[in-house]
Amino acid sequence: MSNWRFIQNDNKPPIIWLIISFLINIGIGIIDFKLGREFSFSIFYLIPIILVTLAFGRQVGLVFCVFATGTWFTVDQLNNASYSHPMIGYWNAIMRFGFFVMITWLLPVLQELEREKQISRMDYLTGIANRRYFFELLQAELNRSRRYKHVFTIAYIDLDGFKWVNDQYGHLIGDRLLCAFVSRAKNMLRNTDLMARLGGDEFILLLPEMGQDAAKFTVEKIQAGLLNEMRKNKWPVTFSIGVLSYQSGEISADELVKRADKLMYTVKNNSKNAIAYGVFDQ
Ligand SMILES: Nc1nc2c(ncn2[C@@H]2O[C@H](COP(=O)(O)OP(=O)(O)OP(=O)(O)O)[C@@H](O)[C@H]2O)c(=O)[nH]1
Repeated sequence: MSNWRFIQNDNKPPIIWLIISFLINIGIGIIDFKLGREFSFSIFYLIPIILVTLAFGRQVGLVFCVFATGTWFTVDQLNNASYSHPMIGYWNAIMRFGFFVMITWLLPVLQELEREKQISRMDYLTGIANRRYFFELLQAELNRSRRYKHVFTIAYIDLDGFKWVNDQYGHLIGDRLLCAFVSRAKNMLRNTDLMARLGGDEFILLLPEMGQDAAKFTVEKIQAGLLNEMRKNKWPVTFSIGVLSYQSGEISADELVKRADKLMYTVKNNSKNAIAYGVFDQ
């Protein structure tokens, strides 16, 4: 599930990165000096600047802009730069500094945009895909399956008795239950499967390349694992599951999910804690 897993890494990068980046800057300066004046090499000074900006942020990036410009200017002078006007060397250094600063300024903006994009696709509590992102991915899977005549399965899972846990033990325990549920389910899925939260205590699995027979085996295994997780924590929660396998034909992602939801409700309205299966094949 690597492409759908949202990783938030709050670890501070080790200080050794600063030293390495500084040494890279010096190394680039030495190569630049050896190559002489005729080879333009200044773009490579961006390497340590980008590294430290991504790792430590804009302020450290700006310090490295000064290092890089200073190194470039020194190399330029050591290479006996002779310009038609003595100020041209300084002007070139200022231009390079401006270019480095622009990159240092832009990188965190791009990082922030990427982070916001990830957040808009993820469920705040469990970290898995949210409803909106799930529908995007399901539509893509549907297009792919129609085009290449592949099968896939979706499993709509609704928790039974979740409200009781909330009422009895409080929302914090309810949240913990939801996280334990997601973590256990994810451990039983393949890398290529997707798990998403549709809202509240409703979740959905997308199992690509899985027809009805294989889905039966897999979903039963997942259900058993999840029930085991609930028992282990003494939470009286079970699962009503609607499993719909797509074989072929025209249908929208929305309609597919509606049908899986309907299957789930046939279970909910009867015994609960069971699985209902269906196939879409036209
Ligand atoms: N702790 C917690 N509770 C939530 C969250 N989102 C929704 N809920 C609660 O989940 C419960 C869902 O209600 P129901 O589906 O009726 O509860 P249920 O007991 O599972 O009902 P059945 O599906 O009929 O068995 C409600 O009490 C919501 O307040 C959340 O993020 N955290």
